[in-house]
Amino acid sequence: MSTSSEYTIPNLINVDKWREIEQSFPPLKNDLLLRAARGEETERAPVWVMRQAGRYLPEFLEVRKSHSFFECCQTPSIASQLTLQPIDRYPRLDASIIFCDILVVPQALGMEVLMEPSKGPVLPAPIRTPSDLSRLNQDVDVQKELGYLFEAITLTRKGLGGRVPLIGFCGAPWTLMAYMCEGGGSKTFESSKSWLYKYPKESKELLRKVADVCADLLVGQVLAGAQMLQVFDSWAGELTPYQYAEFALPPCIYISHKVKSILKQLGHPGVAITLFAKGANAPSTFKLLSDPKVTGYDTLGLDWTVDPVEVREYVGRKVNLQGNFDPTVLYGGKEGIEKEVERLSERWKAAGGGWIANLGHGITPNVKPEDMGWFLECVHKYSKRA
Ligand SMILES: Cc1c2[nH]c(c1CCC(=O)O)Cc1[nH]c(c(CCC(=O)O)c1C)Cc1[nH]c(c(CCC(=O)O)c1C)Cc1[nH]c(c(CCC(=O)O)c1C)C2
Repeated sequence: MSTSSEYTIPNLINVDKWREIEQSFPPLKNDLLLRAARGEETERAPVWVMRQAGRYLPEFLEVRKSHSFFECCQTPSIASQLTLQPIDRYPRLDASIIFCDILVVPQALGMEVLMEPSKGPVLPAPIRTPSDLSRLNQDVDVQKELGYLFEAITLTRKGLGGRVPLIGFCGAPWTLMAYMCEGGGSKTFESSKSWLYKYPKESKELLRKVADVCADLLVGQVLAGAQMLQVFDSWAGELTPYQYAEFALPPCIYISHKVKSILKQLGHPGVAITLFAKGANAPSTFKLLSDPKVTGYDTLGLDWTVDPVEVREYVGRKVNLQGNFDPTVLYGGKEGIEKEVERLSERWKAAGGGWIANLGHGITPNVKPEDMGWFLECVHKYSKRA
């Protein structure tokens, strides 16, 4: 395992200033999330929802009418406004997540990324063979390329007024590599997966290169005020368990260790990190993810296809879990939502250990805002521990 001396501290304007920045923030009033992420069986589960700022909210769509997606990400006042929208609307949310996107990392590496209304992300010049790697920026200065995100975080901490903690995030290297090689979303992952078979060595080099930018980006987010972190490996489930262990997990472990080690070097107390490896549900994979000391991940996000009691058996008690309501439960109507929240909360309580309630994937655009509110209310009610 790497030691702190191997990591270069990124060039960030807040490296020496983080204590001052931190002291300027109002005190945190709701620390349920942070306690659950430390392994506490909290009085009820903290709840937040992936993509809680987004297309199901009319106030989000209103802002999007006059600003492009990346303009929203890159303008700190807008990113902060969008992050606060769900917090203002739903007092029952226990966390906020900064408004941005995982694809800002390929942008920082020099790739063009467009967000097309009906298609999602499009990267017009994907990396098809190792010779294309020379097109990527060699030394990425995250402060220069992504400083807007750090600014948005500091602004948002002030806007939150201590109501709930703020989560920072990045995409995992494999998921980012998939977008970079495919040029957008994919059903078959033809290009990115063929890299793993044809060019295993170059794939690992690319994954490490992406991981370095991700780690620097996460350090910058923490120094700017993020109180917890999440790494999104949305396409982990496309890999065989072997490929997950060989290609996807090592750069994720590199990220968490690099982040924790740099923060320690800077005298920062550190933050908990969650890994959401969607679909990486083989029992052997859960075993690999079971010890935070080894992986650097304190919490694992689960998708909705697994049962928390079973996962707890595979991972043991050292790691906290987050999840894992089926996102389509939000189309289930009031009664359907309540029944499912009651049922799954019982499974979670039976599983034991730290539980952060969430959906097993992002909230979808057609959800009615009032159904999201009802879902949160039900989690508050049924996740209470006796
Ligand atoms: C609101 C939003 C986001 N990204 C996209 C949108 C909708 C686009 C729009 O308004 O036009 C496009 C946007 N961005 C992406 C996609 C493709 C994947 C998809 O369709 O969900 C789209 C349409 C890529 C992306 N982006 C993200 C992931 C990982 C999580 C996941 O698996 O959904 C991925 C894969 C992360 C992400 N993306 C976003 C956040 C911050 C806000 C929050 O969570 O409340 C986060 C954490 C924000």
